[in-house]
Amino acid sequence: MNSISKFVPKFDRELSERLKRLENNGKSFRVLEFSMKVAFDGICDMLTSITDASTLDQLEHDITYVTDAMLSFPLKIPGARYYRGMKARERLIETFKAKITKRRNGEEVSDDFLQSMLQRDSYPPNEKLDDEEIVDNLLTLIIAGQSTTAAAIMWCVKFLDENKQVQDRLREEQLQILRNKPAGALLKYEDLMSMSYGSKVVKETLRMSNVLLWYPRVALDNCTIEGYEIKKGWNVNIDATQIHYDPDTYKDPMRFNPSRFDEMQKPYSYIPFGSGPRTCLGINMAKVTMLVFLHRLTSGYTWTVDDEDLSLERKAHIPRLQSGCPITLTRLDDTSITNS
Ligand code: HEM
Repeated sequence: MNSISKFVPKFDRELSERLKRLENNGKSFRVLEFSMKVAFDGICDMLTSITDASTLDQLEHDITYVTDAMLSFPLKIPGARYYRGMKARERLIETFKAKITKRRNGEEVSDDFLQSMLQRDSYPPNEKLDDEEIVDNLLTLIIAGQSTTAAAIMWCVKFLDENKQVQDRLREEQLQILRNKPAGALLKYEDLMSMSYGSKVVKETLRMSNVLLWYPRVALDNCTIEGYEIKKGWNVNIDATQIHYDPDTYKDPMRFNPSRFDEMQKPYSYIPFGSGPRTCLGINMAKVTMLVFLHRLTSGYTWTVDDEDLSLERKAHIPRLQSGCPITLTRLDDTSITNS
């Protein structure tokens, strides 16, 4: 069984329990905060099998310091954001190195991404990864994966709230999947294959939310594109927003319409994960996380958005609602679940 297949039921169980706790609590909660936590814990589990709640909290705390520092002035003075980020990075490195040592000493074994990097110990010297490289890979994946996936989930909830017909159609698809499984069964990877409308909801969310607004490239040679001369060495920013909102490609581009993906897109007209050799490494993980989330949310609950303010966070590198999209959950009644 590959790691994504193992991830699906584990993530589903964890998510179901957390949603149930929020439902029982009955209070409004910020989807962004919630999705940051579930995305973080999910990625850490997949990469390192860390599931201990207090370790995860500490790691997430430190990752937040590191990501904050990435947008700050590089002042190495105690109290400065940059300095705090550097200190947090040192603690993260220490925690991950301790884990690597345990694995190398055989005190701990797990079938995860970290273990697959350690298996390279038996490779020729130039293909092995040293501790620094392993830790760097872990930090890169966690940082690249958490806030992107979490923001996408938040936008999905918001778009579905604004588009009740889409929400109803999605719920019906997800309830059908629930009805075809024994009561209380967890999702399997194969179940995601039946989420054809869900996948289009995910695609449309990523088109409209533009989690990464643009990404940079360097021209390797002189070239001319549509009459524009680009010189070797120039920095070129690929503007995903312009591409995703181009009315020639996407009719009525401001409308949240997952069904537009019934048709094939022109090459390079859909690039939420980039394209080419530097394409996002977490595409599958991101899509799977979003689909499982949508399944549990729509097949178990309806919700109200408790703050309609559309202001975006300032100083964030990813577009996110300042409100964090607070919602209150209401459990679907059993008849909606069992009726086919
Ligand atoms: C909805 C969620 C996500 C979105 C929208 C997203 C988007 C992107 C984009 C646009 C790039 C740049 C691609 C390019 O330059 O062509 C990228 C790179 C990357 N992403 Fe993601 N990503 C998401 C989730 C994840 C997850 C879950 C992981 C890992 C767990 C991840 C790991 C990476 C890594 C490592 C890179 C750098 C790849 C490289 O430079 O070779 N991403 N992502």
